[in-house]
Amino acid sequence: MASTSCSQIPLRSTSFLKNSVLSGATHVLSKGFYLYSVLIHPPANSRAPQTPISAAMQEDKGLIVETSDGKSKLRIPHVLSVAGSDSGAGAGIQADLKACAARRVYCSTVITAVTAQNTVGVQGVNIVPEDFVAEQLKSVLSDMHVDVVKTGMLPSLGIVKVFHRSLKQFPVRALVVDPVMVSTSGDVLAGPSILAGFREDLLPVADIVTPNLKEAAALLGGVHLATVDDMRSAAKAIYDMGPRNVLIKGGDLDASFDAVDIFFDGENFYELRSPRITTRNTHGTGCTFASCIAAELAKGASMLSAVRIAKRYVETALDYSKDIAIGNGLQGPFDHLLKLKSDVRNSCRPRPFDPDDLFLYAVTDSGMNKKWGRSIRDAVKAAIEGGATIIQLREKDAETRDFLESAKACVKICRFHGIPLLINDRIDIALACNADGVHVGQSDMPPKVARALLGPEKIIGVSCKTPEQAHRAWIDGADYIGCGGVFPTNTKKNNISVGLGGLKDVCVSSRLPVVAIGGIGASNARSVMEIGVPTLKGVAVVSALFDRESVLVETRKLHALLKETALSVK
Ligand SMILES: Nc1ncnc2c1ncn2[C@@H]1O[C@H](COP(=O)(O)OP(=O)(O)O)[C@@H](O)[C@H]1O
Ligand SMILES: Cc1ncc(COP(=O)(O)O)c(N)n1
Repeated sequence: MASTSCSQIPLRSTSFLKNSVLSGATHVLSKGFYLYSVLIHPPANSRAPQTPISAAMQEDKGLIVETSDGKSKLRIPHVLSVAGSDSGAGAGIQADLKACAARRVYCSTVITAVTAQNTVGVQGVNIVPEDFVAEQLKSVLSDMHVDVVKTGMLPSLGIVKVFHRSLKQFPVRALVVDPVMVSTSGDVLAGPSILAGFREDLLPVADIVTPNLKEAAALLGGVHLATVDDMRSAAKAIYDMGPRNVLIKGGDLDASFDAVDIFFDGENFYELRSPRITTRNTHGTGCTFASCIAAELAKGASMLSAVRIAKRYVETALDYSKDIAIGNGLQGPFDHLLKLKSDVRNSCRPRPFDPDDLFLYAVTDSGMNKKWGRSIRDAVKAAIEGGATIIQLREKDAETRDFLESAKACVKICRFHGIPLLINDRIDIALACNADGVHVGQSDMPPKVARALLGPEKIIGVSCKTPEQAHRAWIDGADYIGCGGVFPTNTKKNNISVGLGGLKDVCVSSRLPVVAIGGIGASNARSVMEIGVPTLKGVAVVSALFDRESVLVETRKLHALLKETALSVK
C-alpha cells in the first residue's frame, strides 16, 4: 500500500511533494489552511502496488467539504481536460465536455490548439502558445479542486513539457493520457516530436494511457498492429514505459472484428469486447472513451470498473447515434447525451403548456377500458374527438411493456391533434415515450426529482388537497395542480373528498392553475366551475367519460356543458 500521512500545510504549498504522484483531499478550509490527507504514490515506474482511487475517495469522507463560513457544501467530482478544440464538436475538448456532462462530472478545460475540423477532416490547426497553455493550467489548477486530469491533443513537445511542469506544481489524484496523434480522418494532430515527451515525461506518471492502434504503433517505434494478439503485446510493451495501466483501443481493427480493446494492469490482461456498431458516426470515440474513464475515476471508481463503464458508455452512445446525420463527410459525430433524436422523431412538436389546456382533462383507466373492450389508444382517440383538451394515461395495473407501446401510440395521436399527453406517476414511461409530462400524487415521485429527470420543458402536475400542498407544489416547480377528490369516487379507494369548499380554498390560495378532480361528470361539473375562482381552469374526468359505452358521446356532452358554463360564469 502507498503510505498515508495527514498534516496541516499551508494553502497551495504542496509542491514540496514534487516527483511524487499525489492524491489529496481537502477537508476543512479555515484560516488559510487545508487539512490535507495525503496519499503519496511513489513514482509509477517504481512499480509499487497502486492505491485504488476509490480508497482515496474514502479518505475524503464523502464529497462534503466544510467551507470557511462553516457551511457544508457538496464537492463535485472534477475532470480537467487538456486538449484541442474541434470546431465540428465531435472530438477534442468538445467531446470531453459532453462526455463528462453525460457522466455527471464537472469538466474544466485547457485548450492546447484550435482546429478547423469537420466531418470531412482537419482543415487547419492553430497551436496555442506554450506560455498561454501554462497560464490556463495555472488558472484552473491553482483555484479549483481537480480530481483527475485527462490529456488529449498535446500538439508540441514544448506543450508536453509545460503540462508536465504544471502537474508537478499542482498534483492531482489521477492522470489519464490519451496520446492523440492522428485524427480518424488521417490528419496529423501531433507530430512524432512529441513521442519523446510522452515516453520520458507523461507515461511514467500516467495512471492509464489509452492509445488507438496507430498511436500504440507510433509509441512503439512504428510496429504494425493488426490483431488482438498484437494488441496484447503492444499493451505489455507500453506498460514497460511506465504507466500504471494501458488500454489499447481496437476501434480501427478490421471491420470484421468485434470492437475489442485490451486492458493491461501489469498483471492481468482483460479483453473488453462489444459488438461493432455499423455507423459513420465514430468521430471522437477515443476522446470520449478517455474522458469517461477520467470521469469515473473522479467519482471514485477503480480503474477496471472505470474502463468497463467507459466501454459500455461509448457502445451505448454509438448505438443510439448510428442513424443521425450531421455533416456530409465520412466521419460524423455522435450524441453523447442520448437526447438529440427525441424531439426530431415526432414531426409535430409539442407546444408550451397553456393553463387553458386543463379545460376538459380526460384521465384514462385501464380497468374501465378493459370492461368496455377498448384499447387505450381507441379511448384516447375518442376523447380527443369529443373535445378533451388534455389527456392523462393513468394505467395502474398495465404491464410495463404493454403500457409503453400504448403510450407511444397515444403520444403520436395527441401530437397529431396538438393535445398534451401526460403520464400518471410513471416517470420512466413518460421519458421512454417522450410524453409531454407527468402527473404525480403526494406519495409519488417528488416534483423536484421529476423535474430534474424530465427537464424544464415538460409539464408536471401535482395532486393537492390543501393550500399548503398547493404552495409546496408551486415551490417545487409544478405547472398545475389537480385538486380533489372534490366528490366521493370509486376510482380512488380511501380518498377523503375535499368538497366544493375545500376546492375553493385551494383555488383561492394557489399560484398555479388548478383542475378539479374526483367524482365529476355531467351532473355536477357546472357546480364545480361555478365556484368562480380564476385559477380554476377546468375539470378532470375519469368514469364519466371512460366508464360509459361511448367515450365520444360523453366527452362531447361534457365539453358542450363546460362551454356553456364558462360563458355564464364569465
Ligand atoms: N464501430 C464501433 N462499434 C463499437 N465500438 C466502437 C466502434 N468504433 C470504436 N469503438 C470503441 O470506441 C472506443 C474508442 O476506440 P477507437 O475508435 O479505436 O479510438 P480513437 O477514436 O482514438 O481512434 C473503443 O472502446 C472502441 O472499441
Ligand atoms: C482536437 C481533436 N482532438 C482529438 C481528435 C481525435 O479524435 P478522432 O480520433 O475521433 O478523430 C481530433 N480529431 N481532434
